[in-house]
Amino acid sequence: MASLLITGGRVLLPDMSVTQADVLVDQDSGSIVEIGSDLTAEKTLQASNSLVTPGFVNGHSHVPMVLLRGYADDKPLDRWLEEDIWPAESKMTPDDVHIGAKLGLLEMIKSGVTGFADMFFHVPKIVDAVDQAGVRARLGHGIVTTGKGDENAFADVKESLDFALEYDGAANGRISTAFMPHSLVTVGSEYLDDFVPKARAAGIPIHYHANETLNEVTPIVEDYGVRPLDYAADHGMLESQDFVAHGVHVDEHEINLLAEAGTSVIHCPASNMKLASGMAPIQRMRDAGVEIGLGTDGAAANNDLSLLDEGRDAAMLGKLAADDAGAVPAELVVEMMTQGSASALGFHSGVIKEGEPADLAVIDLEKPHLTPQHDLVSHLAYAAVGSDVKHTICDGQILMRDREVLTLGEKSIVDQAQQTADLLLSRVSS
Ligand SMILES: N[C@@H](CCSC[C@H]1O[C@@H](n2cnc3c(=O)[nH]cnc32)[C@H](O)[C@@H]1O)C(=O)O
Ligand SMILES: [Zn+2]
Repeated sequence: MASLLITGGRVLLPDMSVTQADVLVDQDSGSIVEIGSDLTAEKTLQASNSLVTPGFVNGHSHVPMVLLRGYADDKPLDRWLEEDIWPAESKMTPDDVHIGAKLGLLEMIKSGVTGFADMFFHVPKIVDAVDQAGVRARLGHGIVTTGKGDENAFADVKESLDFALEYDGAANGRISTAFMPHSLVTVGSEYLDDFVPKARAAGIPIHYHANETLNEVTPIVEDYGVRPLDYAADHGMLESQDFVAHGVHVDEHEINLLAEAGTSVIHCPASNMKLASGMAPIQRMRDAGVEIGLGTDGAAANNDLSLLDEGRDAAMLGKLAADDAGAVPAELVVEMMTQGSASALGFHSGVIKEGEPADLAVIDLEKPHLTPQHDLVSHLAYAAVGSDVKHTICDGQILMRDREVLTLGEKSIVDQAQQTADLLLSRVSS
């Protein structure tokens, strides 16, 4: 057995307690073998003065959008997409998506993210980047049919199903897939009726934006006389393996629907604040038994891909939304960024436990802003930032050691990404 010992640190356990222990990893199977003391292994990774946590899981993103970071800010969702983002994305080539994905993966690995879900296009290029980077991912091709002729629309929907069927299990099983209609208002119901049963029959989960803004809720209520999540359920899109992004404007009835169906919600607080989409009722959904994960959404609406940052935003916004300082407490924040997102995406990671995948982040606690150390769960929720992550491990492999990413060349990717983004924007403006 090729073995790795993460030694000298404090370890965050599934019940949110912290204990001084070493973590023994089997690098062949990629799983945690033992949490304890007096353990030995072929290789060691130093974690003294550090906290070993489950790797963070970014439950909803459009990673190649890092190329548009800072390109269009300060607009609401519909105008932002239609006036700026979609025209720019229409000029993105497969090679642009490839370099954008690598840049986003670098950023995520450097902030302790070991798994993510992504909705984009030219997705085989994202598969390639994930394969090289070494993280875990649930990927899909995002479908938009509105504004397209039937032939193009049909091809877009088919591409999403074909991708999901072909790439599930890629990268030695680190990649899984989903069927991804963009939202309930940007994909025609006839396409859902045609393809959702096919995805279902193949056991493929479904992921889409739901109830993100009021502009997405009102047309469904007006046209069909039901709430959006009733409409989703009527089209077979509300099952336990499915996960929706946002869930901002959900009423009590929809919260109960989510809880009964076991469909998870990925909360994206930074995007919801930046696009002024609204405040998701996270504590109320949680109290009703809805599984909640955390996501960054695309970097152009955030503007970073760090889950530690997102966790703090979730706590702050959750309290404001509930008008209760006790809402969305630190433990819930940490649970959402680890177990919550992992379980929404169908990953077994998210907890440090014998037999579970060794997807881990090691956080350097020797920092002025992490001193004193009364409560490390509080620090994870409120004080730690992405650059505090010292080592990142996924599937038993070290992806970053002492802040050096081992699987991707940082300098050349950053240089290429800058050039690629400059060329992309020159094509957009010409
Ligand atoms: N195949 C589709 C592309 C859909 S990918 C998913 C899309 O979600 C978009 N997106 C990013 N952030 C958000 C958000 O917050 N809400 C809704 N859509 C978003 C993103 O720009 C990307 O175009 C087409 O032909 O247009
Ligand atoms: Zn999104």
